[in-house]
Amino acid sequence: MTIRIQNLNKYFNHFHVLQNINLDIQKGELIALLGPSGCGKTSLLRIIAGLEQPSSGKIFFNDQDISDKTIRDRHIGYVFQHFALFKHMTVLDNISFGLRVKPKKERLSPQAIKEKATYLLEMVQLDNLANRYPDELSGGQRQRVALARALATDPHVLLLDEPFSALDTKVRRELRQWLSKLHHDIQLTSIFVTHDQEEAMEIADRVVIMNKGNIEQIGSPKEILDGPANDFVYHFLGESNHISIGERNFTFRPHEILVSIHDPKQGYFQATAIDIRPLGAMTKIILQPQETAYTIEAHIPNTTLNLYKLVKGDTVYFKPIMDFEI
Ligand SMILES: Nc1ncnc2c1ncn2[C@@H]1O[C@H](COP(=O)(O)OP(=O)(O)OP(=O)(O)O)[C@@H](O)[C@H]1O
Repeated sequence: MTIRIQNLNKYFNHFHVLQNINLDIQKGELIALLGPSGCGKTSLLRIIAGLEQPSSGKIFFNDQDISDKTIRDRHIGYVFQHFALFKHMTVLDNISFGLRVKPKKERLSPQAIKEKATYLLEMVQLDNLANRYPDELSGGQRQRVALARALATDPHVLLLDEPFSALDTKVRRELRQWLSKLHHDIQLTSIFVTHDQEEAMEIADRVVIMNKGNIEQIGSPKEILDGPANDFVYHFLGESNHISIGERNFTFRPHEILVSIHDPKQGYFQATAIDIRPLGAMTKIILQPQETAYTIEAHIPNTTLNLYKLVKGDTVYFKPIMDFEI
């Protein structure tokens, strides 16, 4: 299913929440809508689902204008942050629910429903938990059941609104990898809302960066990271240092820096290491350059520097290796 969003606007009273949104999504693509809180991601997703009406503009599924269709006629699978499973039903019954409540003429036989639900359970790797109740599952397992339930009715489009944001970091990371693989296998056109750039970059084929109801940039994770379209995108995508030394202005990410404890070479500036913190495979060093009032943050791979020798107050020499001019 391809999706086209054309000149879409949404007002809540006088508040212009979505401002002339245009977006083309290819068949089988996984798109992440990424942006700060309140930028309109969920509103856009709800309009695509048919849960909310746009103030103007059109939505096409496979070139067919579905703007006036109900959520039911759009064949959407929807997973929310807190997806409510039915507490009194087993995992298997939760997954098969959408199949069991179909109108009689569309409904599969009880045996076929059970087989399909079992197949979906295997797909989300929970076949050993078929007879558990939602209260007996971890948060991550519950979201996988929610996804299987959303897929049960063969949706044409899968919409996921921050599905992993209530889970802890480790589980989120596992589920991201799992979702990526699942998406690769089933190739269902999917839209994933998140405010977490790492999540978006890790799972999406293309990322749509939103800000205050506008699309700032659309591109693959690499295109966006290598070529942020503007100041907003650059700063949204992560921490950055800004310093002026003499006539020169530098803007660079914490990892875009070389740090040396030895004598300066050409292009290096002198600084004092005022804080040193381990960050796993990297070490974070806060530097106070000699020539500026502002500190800078450097993330240095542990393998590239004789860091064990470095202590607070030491003199070091640094050189930005990428400077980004806006
Ligand atoms: N039903 C509503 N009535 C009035 N204003 C609304 C309504 N729904 C959303 N808004 C406003 O529209 C803006 C966009 O909200 P939306 O939920 O789409 O943002 P978001 O990017 O998904 O944010 P978050 O990441 O915090 O969920 C916000 O300022 C919000 O307060």
